[in-house]
Amino acid sequence: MKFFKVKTVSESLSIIADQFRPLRPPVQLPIADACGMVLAEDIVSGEQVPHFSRSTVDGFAVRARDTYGASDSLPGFLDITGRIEMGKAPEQLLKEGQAQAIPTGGMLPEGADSVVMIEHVEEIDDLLNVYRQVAPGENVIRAGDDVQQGELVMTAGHRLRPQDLGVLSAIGRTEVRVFPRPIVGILSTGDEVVPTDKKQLAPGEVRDINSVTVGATAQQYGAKVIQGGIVRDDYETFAARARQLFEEVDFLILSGGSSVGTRDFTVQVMQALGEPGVLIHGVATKPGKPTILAKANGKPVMGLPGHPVSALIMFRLFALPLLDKLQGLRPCETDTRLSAKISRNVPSAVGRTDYIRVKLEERADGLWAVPVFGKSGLISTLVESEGIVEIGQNKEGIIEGEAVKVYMLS
Ligand SMILES: Nc1nc2c(c(=O)[nH]1)N[C@H]1C(S)=C(S)[C@@H](COP(=O)(O)OP(=O)(O)OC[C@H]3O[C@@H](n4cnc5c(N)ncnc54)[C@H](O)[C@@H]3O)O[C@H]1N2
Ligand code: MOO
Repeated sequence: MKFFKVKTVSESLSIIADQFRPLRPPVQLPIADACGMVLAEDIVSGEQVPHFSRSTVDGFAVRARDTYGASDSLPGFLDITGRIEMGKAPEQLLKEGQAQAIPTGGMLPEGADSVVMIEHVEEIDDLLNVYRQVAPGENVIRAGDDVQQGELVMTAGHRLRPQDLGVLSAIGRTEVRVFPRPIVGILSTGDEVVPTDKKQLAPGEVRDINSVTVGATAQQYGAKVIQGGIVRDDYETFAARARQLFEEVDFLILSGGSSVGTRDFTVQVMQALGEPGVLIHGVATKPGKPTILAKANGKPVMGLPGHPVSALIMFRLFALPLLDKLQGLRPCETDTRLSAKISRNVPSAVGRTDYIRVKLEERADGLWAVPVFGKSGLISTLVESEGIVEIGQNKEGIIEGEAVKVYMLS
């Protein structure tokens, strides 16, 4: 088999950005089921939140100017004319020289513009001694302070977080239109790869790591996962199982058999799934060079290298942006990098992007990224690591103390 012509990371990422989009139409879901999903509509509030001005403390609703100059030695005197109840509109408006008792969250009476805290007053029958002056708006949330009527609160392409659901609830939105979760299918290949539950391994066998790591990551990033199991290195069986799973999913992942060995059928299987076929066969990275990406009838198909560290790093690098595209997510929402300094020199080759596993150390002078070295077949090196540092293809390496960005491994 002829050796592949590799693409750079940025070429590969632009292919992903250009070639793929959401495959299925948006669905309407109750907000409680929408956390982690991507909005397919802009959200404009039909109401103001809160819809009434309310107190943020227990105290007395007043007109701020009636308290001016009040102090411990020279208290102001106001008439207590009412007591506001929680969840009810005040019965009377507030006039000059008056105060009304108000609980935290209570509705401000018309005429009042601020609240004096209970700690700063003394009640003597219907007379209130005020020992502290307040400014207009003090201890008050005004109607519409949180959300204005007609305000654009979120736009399509945003992944819903718990706080976003909070705003939707506050404005009375019970349902939202979101992109359906993409369905990712995973098929592992290799005569030596056996299921996790095999107790006694025969010589040469390894338990399947990639289906588990890739499946869990896909789920973390909003996908539903169908595990296709393990297929042997036999073209007919592999092609048939891949075709079957491909029909059920939006995105097919094939693990292993992506390199150039004579029994590595992945690229042929991918090519046979549909047009236009293989877009990327090999990327200029270390690890992960034998990564393949195809497009078949609009759906992505990715061939990951068998070595578990390479498979997971390549999945994160290319399949996560792809999953984002399939969910309609805006690109800027995926960046979760931390700044740190590298703890030692790390050499690299020009023309290739290197991905270095690192753990983080908080030192007196800031955050340091400490490289975790080891072959890409050693999954435990990723357990030890907190993130990945990229060494760009134009660099010969990074020097101790150099500022780096760390892509966090969640
Ligand atoms: N002559 C060359 N040989 C290799 C090259 C090369 O450029 N020239 N590239 C190497 C690199 S880099 C990688 S990465 C691997 C990728 O090979 P494949 O994608 O074909 O993967 P396999 O050969 O099937 O497996 C590699 C390794 O990983 C183990 N493996 C496979 N699947 C799993 C799994 N699901 N869970 C756990 N471990 C798995 C497998 O047993 C092998 O040990 O090719 C190099 N060779
Ligand atoms: O590039 Mo391979 O993916 O080192 O193990």
